[in-house]
Amino acid sequence: MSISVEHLNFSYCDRPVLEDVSFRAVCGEVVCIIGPNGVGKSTLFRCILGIINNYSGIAKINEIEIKTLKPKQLARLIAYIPQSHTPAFHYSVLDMTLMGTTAQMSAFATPRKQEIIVAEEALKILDIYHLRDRDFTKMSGGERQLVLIARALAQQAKVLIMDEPTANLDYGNQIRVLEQVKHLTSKGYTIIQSTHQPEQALYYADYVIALKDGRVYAAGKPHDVMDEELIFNLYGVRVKIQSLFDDKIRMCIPEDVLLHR
Ligand SMILES: Nc1ncnc2c1ncn2[C@@H]1O[C@H](COP(=O)(O)OP(=O)(O)OP(=O)(O)O)[C@@H](O)[C@H]1O
Repeated sequence: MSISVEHLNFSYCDRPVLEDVSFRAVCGEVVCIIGPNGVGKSTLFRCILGIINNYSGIAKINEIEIKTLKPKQLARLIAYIPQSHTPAFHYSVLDMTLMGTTAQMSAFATPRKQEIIVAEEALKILDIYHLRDRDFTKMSGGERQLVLIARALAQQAKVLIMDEPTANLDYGNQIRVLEQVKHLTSKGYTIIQSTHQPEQALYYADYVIALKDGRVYAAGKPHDVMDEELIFNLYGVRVKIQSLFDDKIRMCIPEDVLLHR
């Protein structure tokens, strides 16, 4: 599955937020959207998810214009994973995951054996099947985030949109969630995610789109576009980018931190 956005412009009332945004995400890729707070990352996701429709330009999934698809058709193609949250009700992990299967069900139908198999399979893929009967509200942030990803997998859509999937997670859970996300690309998923951590883009992205002032400021492979100048121009912070392990990995270290050493 591919997502392509062509010359997309969007304003909230008269205030332009996204201007002439174009990019393409293809099967098997993690595409990271980076950029400062308020630059329009979530707004771009809302356009791709069909929540916002009054933009100009084109957003397509597999060459079909997203605006032309009904919500249920779109839900079979694209799943959204929000930042981890705690729902008001005490759903079990399996019940939360089953909610993803409704995209494939007819109206008023209740989950049957087939849906339960799909939900359980999603939990197995993410290695959290053992949590199946646990109360979702009583889990750690990292476990909850994996359940939200399982819910998206149960939706059986091959494009996953993730808004800061590791926000509020501790270091261990960030790595576990991102490793699982990366692993999904080998299963044919297309993943578009936002992040506030340049390292996450350097470690995990196949392609990076840097937004600044509502426009695509830079785009390309992380090692090609994520340099010290880019980080300064996006975030106003001077950094040193360090190459490690024969340049397989690059790290981003703020200069101010080095000054204190
Ligand atoms: N419903 C809305 N009505 C009016 N303005 C909005 C609305 N939602 C967001 N905005 C504004 O649009 C701009 C882009 O917001 P958006 O949430 O897309 O940014 P973001 O890059 O996701 O930010 P963050 O990194 O802080 O999550 C911001 O200036 C925000 O205040």
